[in-house]
Amino acid sequence: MYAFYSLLVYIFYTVFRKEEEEEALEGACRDSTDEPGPVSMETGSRRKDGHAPRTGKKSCARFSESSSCSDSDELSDEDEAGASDIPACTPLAAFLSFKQETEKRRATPSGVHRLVESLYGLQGERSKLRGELRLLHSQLEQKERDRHSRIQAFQEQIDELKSCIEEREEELLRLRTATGATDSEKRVLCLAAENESLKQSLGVTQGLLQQLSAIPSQSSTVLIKENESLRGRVQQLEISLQQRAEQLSQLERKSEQREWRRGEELRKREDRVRELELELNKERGKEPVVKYVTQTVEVESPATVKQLTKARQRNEVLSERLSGQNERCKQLEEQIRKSDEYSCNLQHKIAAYEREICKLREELLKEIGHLEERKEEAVRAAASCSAEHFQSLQDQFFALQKRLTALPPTLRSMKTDYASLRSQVRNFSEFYGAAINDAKKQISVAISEMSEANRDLLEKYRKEVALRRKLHEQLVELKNIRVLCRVKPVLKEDQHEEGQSAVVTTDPNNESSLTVLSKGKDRSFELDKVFQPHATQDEVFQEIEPLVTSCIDGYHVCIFAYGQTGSGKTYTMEQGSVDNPGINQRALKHLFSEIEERKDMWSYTVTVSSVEIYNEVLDLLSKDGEKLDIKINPDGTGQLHVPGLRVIEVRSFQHIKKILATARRNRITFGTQMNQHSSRSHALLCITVQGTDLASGTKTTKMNLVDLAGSERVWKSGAEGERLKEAQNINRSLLALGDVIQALRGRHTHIPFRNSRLTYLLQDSLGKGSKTVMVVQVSALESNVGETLCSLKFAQRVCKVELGPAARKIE
Ligand SMILES: Nc1ncnc2c1ncn2[C@@H]1O[C@H](COP(=O)(O)OP(=O)(O)OP(=O)(O)O)[C@@H](O)[C@H]1O
Repeated sequence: MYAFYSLLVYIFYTVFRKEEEEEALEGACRDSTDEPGPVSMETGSRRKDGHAPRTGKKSCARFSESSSCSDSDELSDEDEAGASDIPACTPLAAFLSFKQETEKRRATPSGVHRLVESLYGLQGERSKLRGELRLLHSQLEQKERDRHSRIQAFQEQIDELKSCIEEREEELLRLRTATGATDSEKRVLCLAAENESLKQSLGVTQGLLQQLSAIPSQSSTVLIKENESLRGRVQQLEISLQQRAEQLSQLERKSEQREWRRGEELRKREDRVRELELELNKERGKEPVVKYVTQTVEVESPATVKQLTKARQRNEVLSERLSGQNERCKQLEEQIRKSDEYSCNLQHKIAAYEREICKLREELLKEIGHLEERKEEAVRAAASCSAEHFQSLQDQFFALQKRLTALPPTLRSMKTDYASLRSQVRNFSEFYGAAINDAKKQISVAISEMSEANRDLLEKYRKEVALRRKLHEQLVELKNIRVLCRVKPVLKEDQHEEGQSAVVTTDPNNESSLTVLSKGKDRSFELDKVFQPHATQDEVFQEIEPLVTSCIDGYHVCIFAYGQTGSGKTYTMEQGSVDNPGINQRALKHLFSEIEERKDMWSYTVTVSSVEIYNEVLDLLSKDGEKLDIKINPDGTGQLHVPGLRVIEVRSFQHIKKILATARRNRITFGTQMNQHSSRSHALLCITVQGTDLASGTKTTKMNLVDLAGSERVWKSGAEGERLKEAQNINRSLLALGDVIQALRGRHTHIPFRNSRLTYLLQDSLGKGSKTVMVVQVSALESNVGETLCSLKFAQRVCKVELGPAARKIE
């Protein structure tokens, strides 16, 4: 019977157990893929809903659930090993003890009934255990969730910490890259820069103070104001310095607080990590409850051995997962350790920065102290300087005050002076008017006196001029030959030759003398008139003009130019330029103007002939240069005449210009070494003026204007052949002229006029009763000094000739 009941129980248990195994296997498969907690719970609930009355099933489910619960607990290898050593703790031992208890009961008289009761008791216990297991399972799930959430939170905290550290690092990096320093360093640098600017402004202030001390003569008020402003500036600088120091201390406090907070956070995090570790350890220490459950389940049935193996397998899977979790925990711990190290490094860095900041702060404080000292020194120096300056200004001010006190009497006297001056100024216009009137009167008196005196002087001058003219005329009448000397200026074309320095000097204060430097000696010559080298044609003609007038008045006149070749004879007699003509043109112009003036009383006839004496006598006005001869006029007057000579009556000055141009064209000229256009002949312009007056009758006068040929020496002119013959003829005629002059000078009874055609033709002009002017042309050049001396000697001889008083030729 007992065996029968046991068999029934076994069958009953096996049938129900199969279902439990299937469900457990399904749960294990689900556990291997899904989360164990929720699946077990789901399985449990299904069982609850669908199979609650079947207690056998419930005990199996309890066992499986206890096994599944053990996967969340930390069941280790230690449990497996302990199962063989400690039989009480293994399912096999439980099964054996259960068997022993069954055999004991088998010996008792209650039999199957007790067994059934115990079975029901066991079922109750199982359900109880199952409830406990479910509870534990839910607790374990909850703890697992908590652990997960804590790990997540911890992970988040670590992430936060990391991100915070990264942020700090980034900020640090940014600050370093931006300014090369941390915030504090940046502030320190800013402060250093501000200190620099303060130093500079202090230096500027010192400079200003020095300038101030270097300027002693400014007004005291301005300096006081400047002093005040400087003091104010120094105070401002001090205040700003204090502000900077306060800012620095605030920053330091802030950085300290920040550091403290950071330390606090770190400490908290460490505490938190420690707490979490403790909790984890605690959770590990809760294994015995599960072991107990396992033992309890083992008692139920030997059939659970298989389940136990399966459960072990599952345990292995779970332990692997646990080891994975452990690995993960270790990794997390490693991460925590690293983050600890990192935070430790950061702390070190922060400490280093702190030390640096402290150092910089000390340096800054030192610098500020130095600046303070310097500032105080500067302020003291400025103050002492300004005090000295102020003292000196005060002294000046007192001195000025003294002077001001001394000023009023002077001011009073000045006021009185000013008042008197003012009254004088008021009366000044009256004084001024009266004075002007007086001055006007005096001036008018003086002017009238002056004009009176001027009139007298003018009268005297006129008388003097008249007397001079009279005397001159008397002299000319007595002497009747005047010698004028014209010095040719040194021209540009003469300057490029050697020996072209001027040796002839004239005296501007003495118009009748000139000096020639010859062989180192000065030789002076006295003549009637000496023209300066720069004398104009007009000036020369002014000396000739009276003679031309004399011609109209009834005197024979002869004007001839003498001198070496190229000395300016033709220039003086004939040509200058178109606007600057020579004596010939000017004389005729003057003649016609005089005739015009006298036309009311006199009627004049002017005839002109031109003769060239070139070996023979030639008519310059005939076309082919007719050869002529000089003869005595057969009218019995004894005057000379040239038969066949063309005589042209001229009515106007324009007419005579054409005649002169024709004569000039026909004159023979050749180039010599001395003159490019040397006149190789004596040219005579013979003007006959016949005036008729009813009262005094008719008067016929002659005016010979002679341009002699050059008096150069033959060797010097380089003449050969025909030119030599010319030169010889020229020299012969000039020699004859000299002889005539010599005879006249010596008052010889015989004057050799007929020795040459020249002297023969000039006989009328050079003879007694004529008026003659000789213009001696000389060169100033050193190369011509010999010729110049010869010409001047001749001129001086002529100067001593007296032709006797001139006589009018009135018929
Ligand atoms: N006073 C003067 N001012 C300027 N030039 C002068 C003067 N006198 C003479 N000459 C110049 O000197 C040169 C020679 O002068 P000019 O022909 O009159 O000499 P000359 O004595 O007549 O010579 P010759 O006997 O050979 O005919 C001319 O070119 C003339 O223009």
